[in-house]
Amino acid sequence: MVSIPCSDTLRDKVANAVNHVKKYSHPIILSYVFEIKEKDPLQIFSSFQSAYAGKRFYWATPDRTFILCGIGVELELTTDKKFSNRFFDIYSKWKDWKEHIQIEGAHPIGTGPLLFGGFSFDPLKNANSSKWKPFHEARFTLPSFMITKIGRHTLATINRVIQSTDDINEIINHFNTYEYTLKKKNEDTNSFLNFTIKKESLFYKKEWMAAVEKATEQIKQNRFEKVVLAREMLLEFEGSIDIHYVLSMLNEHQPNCYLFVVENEGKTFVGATPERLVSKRDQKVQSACVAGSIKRGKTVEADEEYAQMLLSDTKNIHEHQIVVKAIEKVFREYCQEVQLQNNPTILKTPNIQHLYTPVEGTVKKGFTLIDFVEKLHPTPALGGYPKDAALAFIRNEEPLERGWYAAPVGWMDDQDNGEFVVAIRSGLLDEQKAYLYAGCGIVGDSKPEEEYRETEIKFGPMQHALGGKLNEK
Ligand SMILES: C=C(O[C@@H]1C=C(C(=O)O)C=C[C@H]1O)C(=O)O
Ligand SMILES: [Mg+2]
Repeated sequence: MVSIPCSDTLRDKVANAVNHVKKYSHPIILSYVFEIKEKDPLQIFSSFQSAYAGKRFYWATPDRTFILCGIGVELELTTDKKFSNRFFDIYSKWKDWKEHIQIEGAHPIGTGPLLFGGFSFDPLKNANSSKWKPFHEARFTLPSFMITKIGRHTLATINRVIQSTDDINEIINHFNTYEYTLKKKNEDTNSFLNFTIKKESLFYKKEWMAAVEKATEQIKQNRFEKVVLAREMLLEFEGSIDIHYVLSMLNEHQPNCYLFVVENEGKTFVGATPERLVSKRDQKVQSACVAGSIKRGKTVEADEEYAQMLLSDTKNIHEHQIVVKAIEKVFREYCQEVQLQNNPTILKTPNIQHLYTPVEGTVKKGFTLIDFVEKLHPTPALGGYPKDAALAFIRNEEPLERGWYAAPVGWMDDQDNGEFVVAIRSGLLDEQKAYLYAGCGIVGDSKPEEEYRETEIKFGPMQHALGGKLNEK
C-alpha cells in the first residue's frame, strides 16, 4: 500500500513546492494521493460532521462504483458573472491554478486535485431573497482531503495550497495530521430520524397551473416548442435536519440515481438525480437525454404496462425528441464521432420511469468539459426549446428562484476529466427549512393537472429522505 513518503522525502517535496511558489510568484497546490484500507465513504462523511460541517461534499454514481467524499475547503473559486461567462470565468480561474500543481503518488481519474461545485440555473432571474446567495453564479471548492472510492479501491487525497509565507514544518504537519486522520478507524455512525416535519407549504398552485396553460397556448402559436416549469415546496422542521440521515436515505432508496451533496456553511444543496449532463474521461464524452415520464406500477405487470404506454405516447415522445435533437446537435458540433440509438429506452428510478437516450462521442481537439457544460445547459429537459425563448418564459412566469436547481453540479480535475449532472430531485436545506424543487416539460398538448401530478411524484424522493412519505406507486 502506498502512503505519504517519510518525512525526509516529504520535506524535499514541500521545499520544492515552496521554491516553485517563490519562482512563479503564485501559490501552488501540493496534492498527495495514496491508497488506504477499504472504507465506507458515507461513514467518513458523517464522522467529520462536527469538525467540518458546512465544508463537505459527496458524490456517487448511480451504480455507486465511483464515490467522492470531500472534507474541508483548501481553495474556493466563485464567480458572479452572468450568462456563459460564469462557466468560462471559473474555467479560467482553474486554468491559472493548473500551471501550479504538484501531485505525488499514482493518481487515477477522480483522485488528486479536483474541484467540486456547480453553477446557477439562470443568472438573469431576479433574486428576491438571499436564499441562494452564498452559492453565487458558480462556486467550486478544492477539498483539504478527499476519499475516492473506485470499485473496491479506496484512495485518499490530501491537498494543500502553499503560499510563499508558509512554514515548511506547518505544511508537513498538515499532511501528517490528515494522513493519520484518514487512516484511523472511523467510529460507527448511525443517525436516526431526530427531526420531524412541522409544516409543508406548496406555493402558487393556481399561478403555476395558469403558467402551464399560458405555455401551451404560446407553444400552439409557435412561439416556442417546449418549456420546463418547476414548483417549489417548503418543509419546516422540528429539530435540525441531519444531512447524514438524508444522504443515507437517498443512498438506500434511490439506486440508479447520482447522489450529490454540496455543503456551503449553513446551507446544503442535496439531491438524487437520474440525469447526467455530461461526463468526460480523456477524449470520451457522454450525455443522456432524460425526458418524458410516467409513474411506476404497483406490480411488475402494471409497471411494464406503464413503460409500454410511455414508449408509445406521442406527447412524451415529442417531449423527449426535442431533448435528443438539441443534445445531438451539440455532440455533432464538438465531437468527431457520435453514437446514439434511434429510439429511447426506459430509465426506472424507484419513484418514476423516464424515456432515456444515452449519447456518446469522442471530443474534437480544442473542446473542453466546460465547453460541453456551457453549450448543453440548460438542455430542453430543464429549460426548453428554443433555449432563449424558453428561458425568457421561465424567467417571467415561474413563481420561484431556481438557484442551483436543474443546473450543472459535479466535479472536474486538472486534466479536463469530470462529470456534471443536472441537479434535479433536489432540495436546499437551510437549518430547519428545506426548499424542494420539481418541474416538468410542457409541450403543446400538456394538461396542467397531469403535469402537476408529475411534479408531485418528482418531489417524492427528497420528501421521503426528509422523513416524509414515499410517494405511493
Ligand atoms: C424537471 C425535472 O425533470 C425533468 C423533466 C422530465 C419530464 O418532464 O418528463 C423528466 C426528467 C427531467 O429531465 C425535475 O425532476 O424537476
Ligand atoms: Mg414530462
